[in-house]
Amino acid sequence: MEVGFLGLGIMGKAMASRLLKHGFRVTVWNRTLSKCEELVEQGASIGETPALVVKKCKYTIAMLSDPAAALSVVFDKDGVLEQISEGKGYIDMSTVDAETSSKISEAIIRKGGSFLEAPVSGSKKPAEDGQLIILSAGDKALYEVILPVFDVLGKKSFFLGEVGKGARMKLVVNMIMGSMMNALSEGLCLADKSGLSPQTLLDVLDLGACSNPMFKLKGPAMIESKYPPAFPLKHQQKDVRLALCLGDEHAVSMPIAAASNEAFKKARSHGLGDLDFSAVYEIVKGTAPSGNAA
Ligand SMILES: NC(=O)C1=CN([C@@H]2O[C@H](COP(=O)(O)OP(=O)(O)OC[C@H]3O[C@@H](n4cnc5c(N)ncnc54)[C@H](OP(=O)(O)O)[C@@H]3O)[C@@H](O)[C@H]2O)C=CC1
Ligand SMILES: O=CC(=O)O
Repeated sequence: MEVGFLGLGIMGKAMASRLLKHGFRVTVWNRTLSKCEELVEQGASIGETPALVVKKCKYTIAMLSDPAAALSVVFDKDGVLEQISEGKGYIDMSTVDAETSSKISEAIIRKGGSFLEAPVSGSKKPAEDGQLIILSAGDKALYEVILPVFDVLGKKSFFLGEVGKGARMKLVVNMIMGSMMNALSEGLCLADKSGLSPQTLLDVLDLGACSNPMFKLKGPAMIESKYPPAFPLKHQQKDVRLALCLGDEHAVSMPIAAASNEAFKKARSHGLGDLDFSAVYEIVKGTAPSGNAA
């Protein structure tokens, strides 16, 4: 199967690379075209624009930073919409809100194409290892056709129904994740300030009901103030912000998520947006350097 891939950031690069390793023919595009080179070395072809990728491939996947990027790649000049047509499928795996996803879906369908939203849970390492959790919704027939691709990228694929349900599920999950990261940061800080070992706290947490892979993976690096970006903080803040908008729409009060959003926003204002989202710990500790927003 020939697949197009738009967006070679942390996630897109790992996912496109995995498809190549598993025998798919992949045509890639990235806004910063030089980032395609590494994939070309692995056997990918380059499409000069999103439109040219869609022209060449029956199925095109996108993995872009946010709603603005997802819309731009579809609607702008040389975008997906210029070449999408009957028989072609577009699968957007970016984390966006349901409204963005619906706009894209409606435009693709108007041109005769089919659309699936398929945001993922899981980060850089799960993307490299094909262990993502895929939260798809939209065209069921396209879901069934693209399953061999999802089987290479993920450990489990869900089909959740009409467009918007995948986007909303992803935002709810990431809202919870953001609150958990803030809770861990406060716990590590409180342990330290009150004369306890943060590492012993991690050991205790890992043995009890709060044990989870995120604390286990991120905790030790946080203690060392190391935040190599797997999930950039600016994207985590975008997700909490979009989840809070969803809460507004449905009149769901979410004071914990709102507080976590404030901490992530503050981290961005200190220039920590491109670090891993665990860098919010620097804000909780009060040790963040001053910097420019990312
Ligand atoms: N990293 C993670 O752990 C996870 C991320 N996600 C979600 O996946 C998506 C991608 O994340 P990730 O790979 O980490 O992000 P990165 O920031 O590493 O990559 C973002 C990608 O979007 C592109 N992009 C940004 N703005 C535009 C634009 N206006 N037009 C065209 N392309 C644009 C970038 O291009 P360029 O290279 O030119 O900047 C790059 O290819 C996000 O929605 C994120 O929330 C989901 C699960 C896990
Ligand atoms: O969206 C981020 C993730 O880890 O999932």
